[in-house]
Amino acid sequence: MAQALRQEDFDSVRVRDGAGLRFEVADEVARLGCTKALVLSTPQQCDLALEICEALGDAAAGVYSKAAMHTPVDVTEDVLSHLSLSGADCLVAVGGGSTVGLGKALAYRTGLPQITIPTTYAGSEATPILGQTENGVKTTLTDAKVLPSVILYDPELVATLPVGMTVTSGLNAMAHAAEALYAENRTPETTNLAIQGLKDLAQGMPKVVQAPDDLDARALTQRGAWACGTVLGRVGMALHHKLCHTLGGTFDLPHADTHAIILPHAIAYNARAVAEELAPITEVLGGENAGRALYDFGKSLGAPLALKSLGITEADLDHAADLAVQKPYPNPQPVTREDIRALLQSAWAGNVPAF
Ligand SMILES: NC(=O)c1ccc[n+]([C@@H]2O[C@H](COP(=O)([O-])OP(=O)(O)OC[C@H]3O[C@@H](n4cnc5c(N)ncnc54)[C@H](O)[C@@H]3O)[C@@H](O)[C@H]2O)c1
Ligand SMILES: O=C(O)CCC(=O)CC(=O)O
Repeated sequence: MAQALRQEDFDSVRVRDGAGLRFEVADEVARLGCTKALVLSTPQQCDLALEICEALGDAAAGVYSKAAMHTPVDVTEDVLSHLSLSGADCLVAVGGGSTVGLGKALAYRTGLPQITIPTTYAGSEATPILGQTENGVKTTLTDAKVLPSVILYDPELVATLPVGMTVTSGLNAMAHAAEALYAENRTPETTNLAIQGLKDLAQGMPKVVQAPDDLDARALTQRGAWACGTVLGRVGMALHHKLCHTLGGTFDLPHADTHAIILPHAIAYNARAVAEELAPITEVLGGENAGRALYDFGKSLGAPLALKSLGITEADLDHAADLAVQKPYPNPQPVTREDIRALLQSAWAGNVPAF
């Protein structure tokens, strides 16, 4: 049974930022009243996980480095079988949304507290949302139990993000803010936070693409990602996130690239119904309309523009459109299979948004 969210659940998360903060992880474990942390990472970030283990010293319970995109349930079950043997009484997730997702999946099942050290802009650390994939289908749940106890934003860790992922991950974050602007349950606070996140990323991303080691600009983009992640956790998402989940879960497409490609198209689709709500996007990025502004911003940073570049075939688009309209959800513009198929065609080809 999902635990209902209260304001104090969000307020209880300890959020810190600063260069080199990862080296204070042992103090954070002690502050939680814990003694042994299992460190989680992807295989690609195992060296970083070992560095965190070293920083933990006696408080390290080992490394599990098989986190994977879209949080496959079999990976979670594999860690669970190691967890009690490890003696861990808390978790440290160091990495992008995949690793943070694994930490959340374990916290959901065990109640162990988590410290997250994000290395991308996905924003999962700031949300009570857990997406998991089983038998090719991605489902999400929302539960206070999956919120981390501590988030450490260390800009040195995003400075290692390759430029391509910097761009797609930043656009993933902006997607949360864009959909928050028209969320049914938005409040003035969530709208302000979404606009702040958009501004920070619009200002910071061109800088970090030019100079990936600029730690001030990296810190700005991390602040933006936190704001965007926070609004993702507080209001409902619509067409854009639903489409990305379908494409990611069923066709195993890379999460951030999929967001980067779909975003201008989904926003243009909805702009027909909520142009006024989306006005902050053109105020921040310039341009005539929100969809085109996002398309041009992504293009200027070298973002991927075409779904076909991710390996999905034109024939897959029919199945994707079928899945995308299977379960109704609130969206400003009515969702029809015909329109969604047209949206996907345009995104597949890499065209400017059709709507
Ligand atoms: N539940 C939520 O609120 C939420 C929000 C956003 C994303 N997500 C989930 O997060 C996952 C995607 O996360 P992601 O886009 O951050 O990708 P990711 O975590 O899969 O990272 C992609 C790759 O980049 C590597 N990487 C990450 N940071 C790096 C760095 N600084 N330097 C070098 N390499 C680095 C990773 O090890 C991995 O190999 C998806 O499963 C998505 O569903 C969940
Ligand atoms: O996949 C999840 O864990 C949920 C992801 C989410 O809602 C945000 C996103 O798609 O970036």
